[in-house]
Amino acid sequence: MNTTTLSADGQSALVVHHFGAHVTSWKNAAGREMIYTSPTAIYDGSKAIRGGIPVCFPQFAKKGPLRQHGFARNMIWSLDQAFEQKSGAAARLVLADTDETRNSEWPHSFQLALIITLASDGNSIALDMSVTNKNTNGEAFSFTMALHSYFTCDPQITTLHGFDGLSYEDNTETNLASKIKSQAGKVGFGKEVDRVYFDAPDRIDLSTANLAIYKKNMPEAVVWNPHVEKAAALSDMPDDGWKHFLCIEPARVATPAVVEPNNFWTCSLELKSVI
Ligand SMILES: O=P(O)(O)OC[C@H]1O[C@H](O)[C@H](O)[C@@H](O)[C@@H]1O
Repeated sequence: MNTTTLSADGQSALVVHHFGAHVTSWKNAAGREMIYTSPTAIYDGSKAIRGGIPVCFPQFAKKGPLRQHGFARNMIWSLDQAFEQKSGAAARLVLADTDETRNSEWPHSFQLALIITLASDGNSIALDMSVTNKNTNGEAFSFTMALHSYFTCDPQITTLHGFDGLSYEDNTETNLASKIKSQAGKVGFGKEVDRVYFDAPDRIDLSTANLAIYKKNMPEAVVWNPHVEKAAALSDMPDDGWKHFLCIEPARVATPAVVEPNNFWTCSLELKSVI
């Protein structure tokens, strides 16, 4: 699989696979791996890479007729540019509609662009995404999405603050009528957690990963850890893989984004390594 590697100060480096425009590694200046990618991830294009930062588009999860998390993470993007700028080293990857997507349940003409930047000090990265409607038939389109980030940390000692009072959809709840809940206090990970938090804060601190997460134009934060049973059921993750990451996924889920022809929509995710 083609990859692009960006490097900056110290031991920092970022690796992005063109398949999915999928970031699979970011080492900060001290050489610490900030992103979790499964050691048994599959890289032959037959499925999305397990871990890293999958781009879920144009559908989050099963919230629509497409395959889980849409098609963008299963397609080969083109490297449009790799460049150095004042703020750091960057790569711009793009994806356009193909016969396959035009024949899907989301038949639109589009261009996705993802600019991935590794800051010159190596201690932060940014993902700036834009979605352009290229339809020539005058049709607007709508989509849901997520930047499904897996962060290296131990969920067993992690709690998330700043979520108290938020309402969320609990996807581990089998009783549909009780899916929407309200967060009381901090979020802990003593069991499987699979939640869509609505109107989540635009800065989320993940202290056990020494990380600050900043999101823009993605109102939701999906928080996921499969815990023992679900991890064992994932063929591309070791049984104890769940002990090594937490997904905090900035997302636009509750209200799909709507883009008129020749217009575009943007969002961004910035990750800062903090001591
Ligand atoms: O296995 P995947 O298709 O990559 O999905 C992994 C996970 O993604 C999100 O976090 C969803 O909320 C989970 O329900 C899902 O299990």
